[in-house]
Amino acid sequence: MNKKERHPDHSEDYENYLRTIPERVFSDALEKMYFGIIVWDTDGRVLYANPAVKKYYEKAPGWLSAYDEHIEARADKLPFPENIQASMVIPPEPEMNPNVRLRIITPVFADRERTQIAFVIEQFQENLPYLDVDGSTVNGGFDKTHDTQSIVGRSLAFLRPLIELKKIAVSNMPILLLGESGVGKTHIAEYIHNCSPRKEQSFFSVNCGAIPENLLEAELFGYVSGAFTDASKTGKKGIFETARHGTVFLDEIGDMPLPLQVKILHVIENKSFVPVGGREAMDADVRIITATNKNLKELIRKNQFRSDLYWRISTFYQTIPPLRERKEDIIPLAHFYLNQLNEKYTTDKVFDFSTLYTLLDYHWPGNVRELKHVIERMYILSRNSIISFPEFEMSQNAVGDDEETGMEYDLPFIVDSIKGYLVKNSYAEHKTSSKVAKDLNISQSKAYRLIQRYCRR
Ligand SMILES: Nc1ncnc2c1ncn2[C@@H]1O[C@H](COP(=O)(O)OP(=O)(O)OP(=O)(O)O)[C@@H](O)[C@H]1O
Repeated sequence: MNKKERHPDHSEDYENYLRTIPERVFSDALEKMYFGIIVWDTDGRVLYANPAVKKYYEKAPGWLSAYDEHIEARADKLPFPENIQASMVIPPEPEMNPNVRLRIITPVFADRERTQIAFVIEQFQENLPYLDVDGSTVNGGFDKTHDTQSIVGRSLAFLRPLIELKKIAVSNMPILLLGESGVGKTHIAEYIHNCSPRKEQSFFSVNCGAIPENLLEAELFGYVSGAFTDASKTGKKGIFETARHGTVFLDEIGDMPLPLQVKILHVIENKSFVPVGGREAMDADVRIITATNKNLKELIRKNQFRSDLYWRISTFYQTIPPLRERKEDIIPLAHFYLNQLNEKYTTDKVFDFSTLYTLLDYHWPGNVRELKHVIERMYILSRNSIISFPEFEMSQNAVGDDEETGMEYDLPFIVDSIKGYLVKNSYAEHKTSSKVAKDLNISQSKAYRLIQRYCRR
């Protein structure tokens, strides 16, 4: 923005605040924005169009030339400047991509009296595909609550598979979810269950890789009285029995031991199973959803996964893309988690701009799980209501190697990092242990110890 001019609608304070934001933030925000924006001058000429605009023009072979023609053809049709005094919503023109729902024209005035228009902004409102599926008009993204569950996403790369999954949710067909750890496979499996006719029944999630083989078998299929030493006298119901009419989600199916793979195949093919130590088959009226971050075809080649089971579970499969391939979801997810924390602790913390840029630039190897944990850590680490870049850096230090795996973070380590951060900052500012003690509201001896520990190593 121009640093000298004062916008007629802005207070001085707000103007000063805007000056603190680097100009690059504005231009990059427009350039990287998912939705298209065109800025016109008052003669109907284009001053600026962001790259997203190109997807709105159907006829565009090379979008710029088609776009130029388009502008020429309609420049005099636009009622600049007299008739635009307020924002106008107008329907898209026939040559536009059918995904365009509305065009919103907003004048920006050069004077307080609103007699002189400086320029006009045209925004495109898209018909996002999920709107077709839901028949509803959720504005700008997917944020649906199913009781306790919210699915947040805005990118087409995320919404497309979700829409397909929602369509298939009504059937009983097995579904295989593929994707890296932390992309949201379990979350989506629950979403499928919540969209299915089984939603009033239970949803069970089992991590096939985390439980030893014999325990997993008993957990899934149950056992009859006296099935093995230490078995309960009354036997035990397994998940396939308890989840009757519901959904069973088998996470990390690639880690399922081969003998159990046979039993799962039997459940899918015959809708029945035999508990451990039992003779009689029991009905298995469950919907099975599976997930893995492994390459199952590779496992088949290595004889670690049965191909007949693979074909059964993968009749319908969807890959959930990693977060780095759907950057449009990063900011909505970050705000979603920050809002949750603000509500929980009745605070109103916000991100500053540089933090949002850092979040967008980061490659998120641990995907949404990592993002969620980073936001939690940044929230804890921020000392005032603005969450800024140092908190991101610290949250990264606090997690260490876990970032690579997207594993849960280590709470004592984070507490220690927070202490270290506070002490280092305070000592850098105040230089003496007595002042640090006052600043952090601790005794001087404690301040001295902490300075020795965190600042002198
Ligand atoms: N679209 C989303 N909206 C809101 N929260 C999400 C979304 N996707 C994932 N999450 C959250 O991110 C975390 C990780 O997701 P989830 O456990 O479903 O990943 P996963 O792919 O099953 O991981 P793994 O392969 O390690 O089991 C969870 O806390 C989940 O609630």
